[in-house]
Amino acid sequence: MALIIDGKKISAEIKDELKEKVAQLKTSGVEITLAVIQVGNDPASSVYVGNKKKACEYIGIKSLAYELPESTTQEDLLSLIIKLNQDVSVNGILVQLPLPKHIDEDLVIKTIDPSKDVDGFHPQSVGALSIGQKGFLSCTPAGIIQLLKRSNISIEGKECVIIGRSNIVGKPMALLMLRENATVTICHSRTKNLAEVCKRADILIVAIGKPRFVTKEYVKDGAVVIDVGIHRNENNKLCGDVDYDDVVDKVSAITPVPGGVGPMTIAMLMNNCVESVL
Ligand SMILES: Nc1nc(=O)c2c([nH]1)NC[C@@H]1CN(c3ccc(C(=O)N[C@@H](CCC(=O)O)C(=O)O)cc3)C=[N+]21
Repeated sequence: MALIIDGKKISAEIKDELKEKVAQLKTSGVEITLAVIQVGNDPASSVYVGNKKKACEYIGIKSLAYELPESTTQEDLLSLIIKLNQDVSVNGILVQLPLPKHIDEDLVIKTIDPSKDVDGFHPQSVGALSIGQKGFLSCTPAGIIQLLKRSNISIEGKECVIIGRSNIVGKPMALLMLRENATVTICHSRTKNLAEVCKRADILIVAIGKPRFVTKEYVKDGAVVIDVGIHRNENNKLCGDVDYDDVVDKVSAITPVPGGVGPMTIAMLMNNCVESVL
């Protein structure tokens, strides 16, 4: 029987730990404020941003919501970020991605003060991670490490295969697994014999962005499978990048969608907000 890794439960534990820390900080006069900027009203983004606000409320972090119209100019967005950078009462700044096409995402991310980069997307944060220095960690990969550790799944010496090389998941995930002493392989759209490579994995992390792409042909017996994907079908039902029903009997542990990686991303964002004042 496979272990179904309960991201909802583990994220709730982390949020409770953080809630306690935030209460302690409050008694010594420290308050935490997160600014969340959403441009446009993509429904999926609105759900995620809503979940972030709820988590802030639960933990005792003040959240400032900036809901800007789709037509917002790059200049106006950058001015807002600069204003929030200078505002000493703001500890963290999050710009929900993706942004409308007329806005340069890299420039927006680069403009956020690295000391307020609670998403861990700034080149300075990514650079620090790659050379083992202190900095904010990208939330989804950091959440996956927590899922594994809190499920007593050891990482050291394991064969870890990651499908996807994005700046916000695949690449930082590889760096974090390397830091935990795994042997790491990153696969992508030009990888040859993808299924064969994935079958080597003790820990398979899937962030490919295609619904139910990974089937049992990609999975070694007893592997741990982490599903980063999130897709909505016509009936608004959620599924991941992994064909869960197809692989579940073959794995030793697996994350469901929903209730796996998604809630952990938010818990780690909250963790970064707390770290921003420490
Ligand atoms: N600047 C920025 N930072 C992000 O961290 C960021 C982003 N942009 N853009 C989009 C992705 C995606 N992401 C998720 C957050 C929560 C859930 C989540 O709560 N998922 C729930 C279900 C939510 C639902 O009902 O749709 C679950 O999997 O159980 C999912 C995905 C954060 N991202």
